[in-house]
Amino acid sequence: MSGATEKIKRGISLNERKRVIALGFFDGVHKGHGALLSRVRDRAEELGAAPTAFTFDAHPSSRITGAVTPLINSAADRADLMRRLYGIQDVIVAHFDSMMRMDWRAFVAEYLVQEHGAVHVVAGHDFHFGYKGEGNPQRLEGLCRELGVGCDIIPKVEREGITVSSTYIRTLIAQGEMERAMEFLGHPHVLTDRVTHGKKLGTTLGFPTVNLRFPEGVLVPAHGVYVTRVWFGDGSSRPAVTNIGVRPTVDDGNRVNVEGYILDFSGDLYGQTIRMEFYKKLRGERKFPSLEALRAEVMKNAEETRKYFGP
Ligand SMILES: Cc1cc2nc3c(=O)[nH]c(=O)nc-3n(C[C@H](O)[C@H](O)[C@H](O)COP(=O)(O)O)c2cc1C
Ligand SMILES: Nc1ncnc2c1ncn2[C@@H]1O[C@H](COP(=O)(O)OP(=O)(O)O)[C@@H](O)[C@H]1O
Repeated sequence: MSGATEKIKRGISLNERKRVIALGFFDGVHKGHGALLSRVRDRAEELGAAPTAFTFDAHPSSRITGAVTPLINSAADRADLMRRLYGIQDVIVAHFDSMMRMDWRAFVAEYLVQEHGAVHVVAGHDFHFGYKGEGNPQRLEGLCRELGVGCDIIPKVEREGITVSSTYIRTLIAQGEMERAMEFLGHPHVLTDRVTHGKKLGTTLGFPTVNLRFPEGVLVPAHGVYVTRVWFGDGSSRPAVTNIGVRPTVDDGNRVNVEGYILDFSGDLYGQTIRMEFYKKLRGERKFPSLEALRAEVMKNAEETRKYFGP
């Protein structure tokens, strides 16, 4: 077995289960990914296998071109979306640099089939893999046939004549166009994080806020105020109105804060992990002449948020 394969083996848990494996990076877990992941779930049910996704620890384009691509989601949010929305049980996270050095045939026959028990694989129409990207959908289908492994290649998904893609959705999120992003994602944009301590001004001002952070490498949406919903560990949720930005009224720094005022809620959330969903941008971030003016505007935004979700 190649050195690269050995290295990858150590990073993941191996077991004897039969698997149907989706191949891709899946940033955003958008509707195009959904077509592929739904097929995995259906095939897994037919074959009595575990629905699984294979992904990399680093984004392929950032490794190939050297340009850093800010991602839609953290790896943990990606895995969580795949599980919640499409029933993917296990996510295999492989080391991208090692994968780049592996022969495409070895990737399929040794890595996916022998090591991970693949009985069926599902890939997108443009999936390239292995050394120099020599593996492609046509070669994958041919080799799977030889090995007696099932293979589906999923055509691209379009909406309004636009290909659903992570690249397009990144531009929408960067511009704060959350409603349109939701149409292409098939779900609201999410951020999961642990609640940390802030400056404690919120409670004094009459609107306590949970403080979250976009992890390094994850795209920061356009600064401004958003209609959001916060999900707690027990599966319950509440509307919240959230600012993303540098808070020019109270702060001169350039650290980006994510602060949500949860409607009709009181309680201590410090240290808890919550998931925030972004629905709509209400306004840009502004420097207010006084804290009272800021407070009045936040209360107005809270009412707009309440209306958005209806009675
Ligand atoms: C819905 C909402 C909108 C906000 N809008 C602005 C804004 O436009 N400009 C600004 O400087 N700060 C804004 N803030 C940030 C507040 O200044 C900040 O939440 C408050 O000072 C509390 O800070 P703390 O959590 O560190 O105690 C907003 C906060 C919320 C919750
Ligand atoms: N309605 C609410 N929305 C957000 N956080 C709340 C709410 N009620 C209570 N909290 C708690 O209050 C904390 C925020 O208080 P705040 O005075 O803004 O302090 P901080 O500056 O540390 O965020 C939150 O982390 C949470 O534990």
